[in-house]
Amino acid sequence: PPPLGKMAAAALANGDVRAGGGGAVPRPTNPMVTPLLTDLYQFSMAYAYWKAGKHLDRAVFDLYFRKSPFAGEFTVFGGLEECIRFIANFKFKEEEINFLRTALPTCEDGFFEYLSSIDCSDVEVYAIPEGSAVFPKVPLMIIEGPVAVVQLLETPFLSLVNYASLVTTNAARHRLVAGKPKNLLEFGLRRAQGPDGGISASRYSYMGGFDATSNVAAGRLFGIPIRGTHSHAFVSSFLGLDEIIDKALSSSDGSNKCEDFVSLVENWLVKIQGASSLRGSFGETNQSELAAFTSYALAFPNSFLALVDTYDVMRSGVPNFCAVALALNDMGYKAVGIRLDSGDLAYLSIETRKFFCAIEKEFGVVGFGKTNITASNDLNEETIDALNKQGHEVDSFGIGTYLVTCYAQAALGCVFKLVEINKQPRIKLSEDVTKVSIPCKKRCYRLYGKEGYPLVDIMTGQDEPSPKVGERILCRHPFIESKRAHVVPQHVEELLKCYWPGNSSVQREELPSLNENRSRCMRQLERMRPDHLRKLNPTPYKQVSVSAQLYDFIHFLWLNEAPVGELR
Ligand SMILES: Nc1ncnc2c1ncn2[C@@H]1O[C@H](COP(=O)(O)OP(=O)(O)OP(=O)(O)O)[C@@H](O)[C@H]1O
Ligand SMILES: O=P(O)(O)OC[C@H]1O[C@H](OP(=O)(O)OP(=O)(O)O)[C@H](O)[C@@H]1O
Ligand SMILES: O=C(O)c1cccnc1
Ligand SMILES: [Mg+2]
Repeated sequence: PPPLGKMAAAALANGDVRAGGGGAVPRPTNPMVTPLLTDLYQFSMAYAYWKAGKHLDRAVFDLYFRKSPFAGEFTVFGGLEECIRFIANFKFKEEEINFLRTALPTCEDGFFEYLSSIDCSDVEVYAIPEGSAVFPKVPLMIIEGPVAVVQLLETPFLSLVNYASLVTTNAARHRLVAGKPKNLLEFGLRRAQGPDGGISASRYSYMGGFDATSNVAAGRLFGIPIRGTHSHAFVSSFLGLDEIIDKALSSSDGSNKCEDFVSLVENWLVKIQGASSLRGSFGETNQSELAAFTSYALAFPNSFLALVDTYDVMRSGVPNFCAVALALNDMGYKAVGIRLDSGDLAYLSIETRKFFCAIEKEFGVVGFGKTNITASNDLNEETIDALNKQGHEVDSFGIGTYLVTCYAQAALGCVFKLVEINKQPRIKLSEDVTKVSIPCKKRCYRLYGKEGYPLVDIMTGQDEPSPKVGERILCRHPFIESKRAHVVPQHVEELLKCYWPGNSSVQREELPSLNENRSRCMRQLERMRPDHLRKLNPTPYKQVSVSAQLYDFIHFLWLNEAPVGELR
């Protein structure tokens, strides 16, 4: 058998696996992902295939989408690992078969015996690596196997790929607009479409380029860094400084102890109030907020970060934060920063930065001016873009609702279409030419140009020779006769790899780790021509091409299948 992936080996050590057809792969992350997680019509078709004696016919399906989301010109592919986990563990339980008997009462017993016997050991799955930049009409996955079995996979595969790819793409778009140096935190669990939406959002946002999540379960499941601040409730729960009982704080190196850290904070607040460069910018600050910050610093002296907008950012939150941060500094600790969660984030971040720089200068605390400013509150691509245009001083963005709900586009329309059965290519015709499926089991390549950018993706028949570096190849639009170009690739990348070989002798590709997928996503987007990635009116990546041979075949089949009209 092929070598186990790192992930599979780790899961084996946890005892969390079943043997699949060609190695061991962990179960799907979500236990709701079972063979019943499909549409009824898949079972209805499976029965009708079985009844017709066609269930073992060897079918090939393509999984692809027709248009990139968010009015963009790129998509990032996510969800592959979960598809492989699903088929590796695909087996009906007795209770599931019993339920199906009640759901399909007219089906013969033999069908349920057949269902009890199936797994995916004779299914083959070829896919583009997870985290890759992908484009319309190119199969993200090619699934080959007995038609009845592969039919049952349609809905779960689409369910595992559609949202995963959509939210990965959304995250990647937020990364592109925020810029590489910014820290992006996913805060969406409370607003996501239920627990599975939340977990998936955290996982795929990380893959798309976020740095961390507030979702603790996702941190445990996937090893994503977990980060967070505190909420307004913590600030408003304090009434005053006399609530703080244990006021002592040891210095960071343990060499001395301050018995009354509260007084140290109060002294600093007086000094800040008297500072010449800050004079007049604020008067009395809110003392219950000061109590909350002081308490939080006593709990987390090494990682103090305060939410400063509960009462008044510039007149209370920021000065109070600075008093606590300077007291911590006396004790050898470096405060992390503040979070802004309302108001004009551009203006407030700039004013806060000025305040921090004034403190650095006034009190000679080196580096204080660079204290972190985190912003949150209904952020999305547009607001971050607006902040960039206005100028701002935000270092980290906490993003929830718009990211995880994919507010700007509800779904990615991935589809699953039959392209070949028993080696016979099949086509699905449509009045709308963009919906005509591209027949045949295909191979797909990305051709790169002189400047290192990808130029075009091309599909060929399975048995055609692959495009070669330095050799001219004709790339044809699949449907428009006049659209064609010669390409001399400087680099050729075969897009689909075998992730589940079934009974074939092809070597199985290892499933990379989440971090590897994340790096792939970043690398691939860095390699794209920037005008394909820009937000406003991006240049479309060239529509996927087909080889001359595949072009001829598509049109032969099209004419063959389309009835000739008759005018009377
Ligand atoms: N400088 C800015 N430019 C553009 N959009 C901004 C800017 N600052 C903040 N925003 C966005 O404007 C919206 C402001 O939200 P909203 O009108 O609810 O006000 P708020 O500041 O949250 O007030 P509240 O105190 O009621 O919470 C948010 O989506 C926020 O991300
Ligand atoms: O704004 P999002 O992008 O969804 O990011 C997550 C939000 O969740 C928290 O708000 P909370 O649940 O306390 O509610 P509120 O800010 O709406 O009052 C946090 O303060 C953010 O504002
Ligand atoms: O840690 C935070 O600041 C946080 C977490 C979730 C949602 N909003 C904020
Ligand atoms: Mg909010």
